[in-house]
Amino acid sequence: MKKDSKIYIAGHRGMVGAAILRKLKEEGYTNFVLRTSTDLDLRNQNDVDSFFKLERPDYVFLAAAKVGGIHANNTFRADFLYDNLMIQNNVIHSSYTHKVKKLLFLGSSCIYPKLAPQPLKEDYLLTGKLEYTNEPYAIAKIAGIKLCENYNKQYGCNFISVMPTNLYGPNDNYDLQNSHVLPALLRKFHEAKEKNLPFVEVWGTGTPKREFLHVDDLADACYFLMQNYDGTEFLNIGTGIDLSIKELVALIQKIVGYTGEVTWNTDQPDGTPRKLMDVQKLSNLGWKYSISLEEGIHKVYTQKFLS
Ligand SMILES: NC(=O)C1=CN([C@@H]2O[C@H](COP(=O)(O)OP(=O)(O)OC[C@H]3O[C@@H](n4cnc5c(N)ncnc54)[C@H](OP(=O)(O)O)[C@@H]3O)[C@@H](O)[C@H]2O)C=CC1
Ligand SMILES: C[C@H]1O[C@H](OP(=O)(O)OP(=O)(O)OC[C@H]2O[C@@H](n3cnc4c(=O)[nH]c(N)nc43)[C@H](O)[C@@H]2O)[C@@H](O)[C@@H](O)C1=O
Repeated sequence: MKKDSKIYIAGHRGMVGAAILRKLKEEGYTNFVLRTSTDLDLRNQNDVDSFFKLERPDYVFLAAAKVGGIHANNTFRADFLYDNLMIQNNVIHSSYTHKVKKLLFLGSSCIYPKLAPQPLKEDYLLTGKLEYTNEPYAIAKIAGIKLCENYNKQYGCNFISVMPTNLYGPNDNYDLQNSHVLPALLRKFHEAKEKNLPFVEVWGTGTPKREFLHVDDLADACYFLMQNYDGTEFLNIGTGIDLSIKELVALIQKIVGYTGEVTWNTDQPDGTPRKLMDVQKLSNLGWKYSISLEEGIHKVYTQKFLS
């Protein structure tokens, strides 16, 4: 990407899109095309094509999607499948039609089979049954990978796909029903401390393990790959380190300084037992994360709740 290249960040107000925008501005890029979902509903094929015809971006970061935690995925199953298929199909097809030089598509670690060997290698895709709670979202993401892969094969496009692990950071979603676990726990423990509540309710059994990457590291990886990777294979992005939800609870409780009790609501699903990313391929290309989980949670907690 040249400094004057025209760059479209789909979903620039979201946690990932905003981090990518911050990173590109830090690197000196200035020529951005940005639209909110009110300006441009990416589910609408004609509107998307008219937008690409008008703006003709050189590069696209596809960070727009319907996103949520385990409860949201398991509740709005049709919306997670329909919205994400429509957004992906429209942006990827119009990027081909209007000759975008390169597109980066954001998938997710949920694409892998529920009980795949750990750590998850890219080759494990489509080798087993998916986790029920986020199957619609996972199928949409897998379709996005395959769309990029086959537009590259048939039409000679340069569309790369990346599979990030669970993310956290500025601009995250803190809604207690629809968010992911890390922001939900930060809010629950902070509010319990402020209100001196006797206990905090956490979902599931606490036994599942999760990996977490700060979104600024993800943005750095996306920039690195947009600049240096023209391969045909999709790539995992993560830290290669995971911990149990129980351990995450203890870490967040310590950082927040909450001394009350924790109760476990096992009516809520655990989801995938583990989804640790094998990040060897990305590491071989020369990229590694830099923000540790404890440091990252401290930063996010201070920014969100203490400033
Ligand atoms: N958060 C995580 O833990 C992970 C996220 N990812 C992936 O990263 C990407 C971004 O996720 P994240 O930043 O967390 O999500 P957010 O929910 O923070 O942001 C999603 C963005 O998508 C936009 N959007 C949603 N629907 C539409 C639509 N119909 N038309 C136009 N824009 C739309 C929203 O725009 P607006 O604000 O204008 O309404 C919003 O800015 C997604 O592809 C997600 O699958 C992958 C792994 C983990
Ligand atoms: C990024 C990833 O994110 C989702 O998958 P997930 O990682 O399972 O989602 P999650 O972060 O919501 O939960 C992780 C674990 O945490 C436990 N948990 C405890 N207490 C709370 C709690 O208060 N909120 C939430 N959300 N979870 C809680 C919860 O029971 C589960 O065991 C999908 O979108 C998937 O498609 C995807 O891509």
